[in-house]
Amino acid sequence: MHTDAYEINMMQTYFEKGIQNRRAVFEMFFRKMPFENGYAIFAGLERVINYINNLNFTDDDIEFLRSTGNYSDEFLEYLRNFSFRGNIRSALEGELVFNNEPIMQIEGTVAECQLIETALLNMVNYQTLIATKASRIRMAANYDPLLEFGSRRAQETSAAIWGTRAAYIGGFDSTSNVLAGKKFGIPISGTHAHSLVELYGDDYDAFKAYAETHKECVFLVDTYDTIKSGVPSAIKVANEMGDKIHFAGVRIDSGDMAYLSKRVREMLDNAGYKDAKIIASNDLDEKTITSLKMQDAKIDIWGVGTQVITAFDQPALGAVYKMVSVENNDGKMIDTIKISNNAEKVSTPGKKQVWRITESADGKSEGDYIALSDENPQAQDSIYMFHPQFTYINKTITDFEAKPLLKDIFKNGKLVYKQPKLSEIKQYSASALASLWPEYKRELNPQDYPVDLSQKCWDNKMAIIKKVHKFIQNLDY
Ligand SMILES: Nc1ncnc2c1ncn2[C@@H]1O[C@H](COP(=O)(O)OP(=O)(O)OP(=O)(O)O)[C@@H](O)[C@H]1O
Ligand SMILES: O=P(O)(O)OC[C@H]1O[C@H](OP(=O)(O)OP(=O)(O)O)[C@H](O)[C@@H]1O
Ligand SMILES: O=C(O)c1cccnc1
Repeated sequence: MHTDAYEINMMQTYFEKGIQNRRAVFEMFFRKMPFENGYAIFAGLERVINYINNLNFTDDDIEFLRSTGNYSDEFLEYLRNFSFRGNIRSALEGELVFNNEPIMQIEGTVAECQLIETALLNMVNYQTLIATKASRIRMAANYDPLLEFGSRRAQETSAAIWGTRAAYIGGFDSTSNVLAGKKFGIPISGTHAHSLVELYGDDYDAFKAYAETHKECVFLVDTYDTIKSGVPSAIKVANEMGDKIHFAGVRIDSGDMAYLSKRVREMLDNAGYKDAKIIASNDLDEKTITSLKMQDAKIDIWGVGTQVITAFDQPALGAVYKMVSVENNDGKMIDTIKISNNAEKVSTPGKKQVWRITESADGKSEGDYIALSDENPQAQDSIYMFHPQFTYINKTITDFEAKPLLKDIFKNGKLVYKQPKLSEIKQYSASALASLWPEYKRELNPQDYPVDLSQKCWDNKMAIIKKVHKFIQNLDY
């Protein structure tokens, strides 16, 4: 039921016209890189798997649909017996993906492909966006620990839970969300809020109470005055408690964090707490972190909430789901296209595979090569790669490896893919990024990563565009 009504409306048309079981192939892709980043990190597959495994209509659902008055009894009976029996191929979570390439492919009856569009886009669009934002923040933070603090600012519960998982894949080290920790095994971490200090009315009393009730202590030092009251109180409590606590550090949540962190570092060092860390939080993102690093701020650990969990500077990834092939009246698969006056919006027909081409010598990425599914670049001695619009930009690669991006997830409705552990997904993502040239990874104005079509795929697209133009010219309305 987590679908748009128009999907069910179309299913009813297919059902009543007796074509609901025609085979179809749909592919998901996005047209623009999020945040103008040079790459995106794919996420959302786990939730898609859960969704497909549990996809059915309950008696309640059927009654609700009946109550709308829009659907026939026969069609509702068909829905009552519905389950997904198709194939899904997908990029794996943590994988690098780029604009204008299929990141998921659904093959099945036209009715089942249609039904799942909304949910799949919903899950992949959000989680891929957050994983990518997290990766940008990870780049800025370099190797410093990154704590995810976003739950209170997320767009409701699911976004907090699945967003933190995506942020973890993209490079965060822990979450403040306890449920996400329990559900996914993400390490949880937490300090304390200003309310603790406000309750006691005094930094020293609050820190002392916290220290008497916790072994691991990070004190939030900016409630009244970081330099005059917060840090001296933290040091006093640490001195008094000695080995009874581990004085892990302090958190600063307001003010000029370059200036404050330098002063606080001096104070901690002079008091003999060279290992105590400085944690910063307060609306941080990749830009403020980069700026603070340029100012030589003495910040060891970054707490980031709002900006990562809401993907603040870009609220949506525009992935779309397009039909690329469908069975005709004679049982033959026919490639389909969506043409638009806007050149960027013309889809690429045919069932395809994306091949990640790397140079054998150094394992670095050369680009992605989209080929029709009956092509096998692995069996070729060389690959001719050309820009799909500016075809004079081209290169021939001979010493290469070609790895398929879309992997089998469901076959005939059965899950055939075993999800790795979340920690392995995260690790995989980091190693995938290591094989990407730095030109594609810089925060500002990265190079466009090549996403090219095979000659056969390109010729197929051009032939179908011509055919559609001819069809339109011959219309006599
Ligand atoms: N030295 C700095 N260079 C760049 N950005 C900074 C620096 N210090 C703080 N910031 C960032 O500037 C923004 C505003 O900081 P400021 O402390 O004025 O926030 P605020 O929200 O007004 O404070 P409060 O949280 O007390 O209401 C925050 O995003 C913060 O992370
Ligand atoms: O700024 P973000 O990146 O979103 O990180 C989360 C914020 O949430 C908390 O502030 P909040 O004002 O909600 O509570 P607190 O200051 O009382 O802890 C925390 O102190 C951070 O500033
Ligand atoms: O643990 C923290 O310091 C924390 C958690 C959530 C939001 N802000 C801060």
